[in-house]
Amino acid sequence: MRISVIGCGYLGATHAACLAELGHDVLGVETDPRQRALLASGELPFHEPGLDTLLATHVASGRLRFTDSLAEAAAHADLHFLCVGTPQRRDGRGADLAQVDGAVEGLAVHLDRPAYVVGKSTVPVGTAARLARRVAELAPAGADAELVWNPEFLREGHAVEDTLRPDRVVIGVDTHRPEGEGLGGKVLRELYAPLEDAGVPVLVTDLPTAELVKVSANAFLATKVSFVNAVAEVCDAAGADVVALTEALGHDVRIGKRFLSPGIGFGGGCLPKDVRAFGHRAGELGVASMADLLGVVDDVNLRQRSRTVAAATAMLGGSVTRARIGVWGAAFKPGSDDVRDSPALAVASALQARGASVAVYDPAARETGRRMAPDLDHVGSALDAARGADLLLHLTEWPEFAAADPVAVGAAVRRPLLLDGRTTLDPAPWRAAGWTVRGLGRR
Ligand SMILES: NC(=O)c1ccc[n+]([C@@H]2O[C@H](COP(=O)([O-])OP(=O)(O)OC[C@H]3O[C@@H](n4cnc5c(N)ncnc54)[C@H](O)[C@@H]3O)[C@@H](O)[C@H]2O)c1
Ligand SMILES: O=c1ccn([C@@H]2O[C@H](COP(=O)(O)OP(=O)(O)O[C@H]3O[C@H](CO)[C@@H](O)[C@H](O)[C@H]3O)[C@@H](O)[C@H]2O)c(=O)[nH]1
Repeated sequence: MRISVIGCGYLGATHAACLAELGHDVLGVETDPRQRALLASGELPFHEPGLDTLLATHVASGRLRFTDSLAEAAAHADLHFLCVGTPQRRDGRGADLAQVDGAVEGLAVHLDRPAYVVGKSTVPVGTAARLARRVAELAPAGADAELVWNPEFLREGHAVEDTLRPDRVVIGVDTHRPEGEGLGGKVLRELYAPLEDAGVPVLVTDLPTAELVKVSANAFLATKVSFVNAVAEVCDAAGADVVALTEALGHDVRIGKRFLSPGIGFGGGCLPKDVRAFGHRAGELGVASMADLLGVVDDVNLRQRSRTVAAATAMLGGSVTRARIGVWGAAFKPGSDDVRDSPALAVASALQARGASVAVYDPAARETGRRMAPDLDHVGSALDAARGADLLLHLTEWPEFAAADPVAVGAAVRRPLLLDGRTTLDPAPWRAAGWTVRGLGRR
């Protein structure tokens, strides 16, 4: 099929390259000139395992091209995926839909034959129905320009495998169309037929249900993380060990082991903003239960950052002023160079603001980290971060850190104090090498 993908950031670049991999002729639309130029030359502007090769291969084959023109997109294809950003509003109240509105309106005026606009961005419930009306109003093709919603569940660091082998595909269709459900659902089912044939469940819902599946999934994941972090705080108060506890908890198949890792909390370009936007929207709809629940989830999450700063301060005897602190990790999670709302950088910056001198090392996020937090010293290796440190913080659980030699690192630091903000390092070899090791909720 001829397809356009509008907005080629983390989600759109992945979706465009994976559609090209599935054999489609894809035109990516991206307004950021630097991002577009890199993509058009086959170079990935961010770190995502496996995506660099897919992009380079399909740009070279000509199956994947990029433009800044929505008119060109409308001429190229009848199927348009909307992958623009929905960041948190500056006033913190809900999602900023300016990119979505801009892209939909900019595209719709060029739709002069039957076409399908497929929303993938994460939006507050009710947005899709509003956009469906707007598309039909603005498009020269009128009601033949149809909007469907197909939320995306990929994780950064696993974006390619999550796109090519998702847990499920959700297709929200406009059940209020005069002639019934329209053709959009059918066209998408056809597109996803290879996945469905491979056993991926494809679920067709109405528009608001599709929007809500997405934000409910993220809200549930965030709640799980905040729950375990609240348990970790109880462990601290009661002298229990949260790592041993979660190991035992996770054996219950109803709970499961995944998304049960305690530590400095969730960050990134999705969970924090989506939890806030969903809570805000629930409040607008008068559903206090969800608004209140997600408010607590957010508060518990942010509390992990201040608890980490407090734990670091306590390990240094009550003050971090003039202490040298080495930080391992800047990305919001391993496998990514994304530092949007990164708990690691938030903790590092808070310690520096309290008078410490902080050196940060991240295997992939050195440049993005430097841009986001230019006041920190972004160094080139794990040992460089540790050199001369009074305290070492492990804040993003890259495999490189788990493989580090505690003896060699011990020889680099000034004092062998380790705070494991992800509770994933095995403390035994560190303690054997003379380190004092602490972790939130961990003995
Ligand atoms: N990042 C993820 O892992 C992920 C996963 C699932 C869902 N989502 C959702 O997908 C959406 C995009 O997320 P992202 O992380 O890729 O954001 P992003 O900010 O990295 O990418 C958005 C891109 O859209 C471009 N853009 C904005 N307006 C445009 C327009 N009119 N025409 C063309 N390009 C335009 C921007 O320049 C930017 O490059 C969000 O709603 C997000 O919540 C993201
Ligand atoms: O047990 C855990 C699991 C995760 N995290 C943290 O939670 C955050 C989010 O992790 P993850 O969900 O793996 O990353 P994302 O790439 O942001 O993916 C989430 O957000 C995407 C955008 O909406 C969705 O598509 C995905 O399904 C959803 O998992 C990161 O800071 C992790 O360190 C924990 O603290 N403990």
